[in-house]
Amino acid sequence: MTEIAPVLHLSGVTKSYSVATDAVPVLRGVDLHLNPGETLALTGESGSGKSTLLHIAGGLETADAGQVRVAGQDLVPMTDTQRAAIRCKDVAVVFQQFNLIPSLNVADNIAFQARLAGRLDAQVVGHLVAKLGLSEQLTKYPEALSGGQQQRVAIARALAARPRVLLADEPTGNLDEGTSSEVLEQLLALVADTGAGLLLVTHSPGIAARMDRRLHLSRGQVA
Ligand SMILES: Nc1ncnc2c1ncn2[C@@H]1O[C@H](COP(=O)(O)OP(=O)(O)OP(=O)(O)O)[C@@H](O)[C@H]1O
Repeated sequence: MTEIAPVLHLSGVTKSYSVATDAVPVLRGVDLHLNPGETLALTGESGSGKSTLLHIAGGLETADAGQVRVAGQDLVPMTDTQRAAIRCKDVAVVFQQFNLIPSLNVADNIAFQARLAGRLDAQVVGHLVAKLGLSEQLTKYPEALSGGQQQRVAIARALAARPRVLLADEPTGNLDEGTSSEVLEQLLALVADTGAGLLLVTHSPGIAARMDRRLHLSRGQVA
């Protein structure tokens, strides 16, 4: 049997923040892997380091030690420029606060990362727009959208770039319960279509239960 290569593989990842003169450890040797097409929930108490771990996995922050392999490439020894290229091409992030670009309309927001990655494909975008029910919104600007619509645009933007790894930091945390479950189901269906691996940070046991696997971060380690 051939072994599946994980799209994301962290091993022995450590990270401390300097506070005044002290180094405060947040991650103390984190190991995790995520296979293509797999969905993984990351839970943990507030301040346990979930966002830090997600940012390290996405190359937005650097680990102090260990390996962070995205699609087989270790981000840790890379220069900022090399890491930025991986971030653009292989990883996409969906944040709780949507983070759309206010000066771009919906169509241009959706195309943004795919364009940067040199991978804009009208058919892929058309599929995402249809599945997320965004066809009436394409010429609107983010300020004219509801929270649920903004998060659907952020999901379309992330997946239009056809990333190997999708990282989501409480992606439905700013939405009401009904909208949250609709957006979550749309996200999961689209992730299944693309074969990307999804690492999703959540405080919600119900959302964690919808993922294939769950990891809990506590005292700097996952189990
Ligand atoms: N840039 C920074 N400088 C100093 N300390 C930081 C920095 N970023 C995070 N921390 C600290 O690291 C710890 C982990 O933060 P992180 O945001 O990763 O936790 P979290 O589990 O995502 O929390 P929450 O569930 O509340 O969002 C916290 O104690 C936080 O104060």
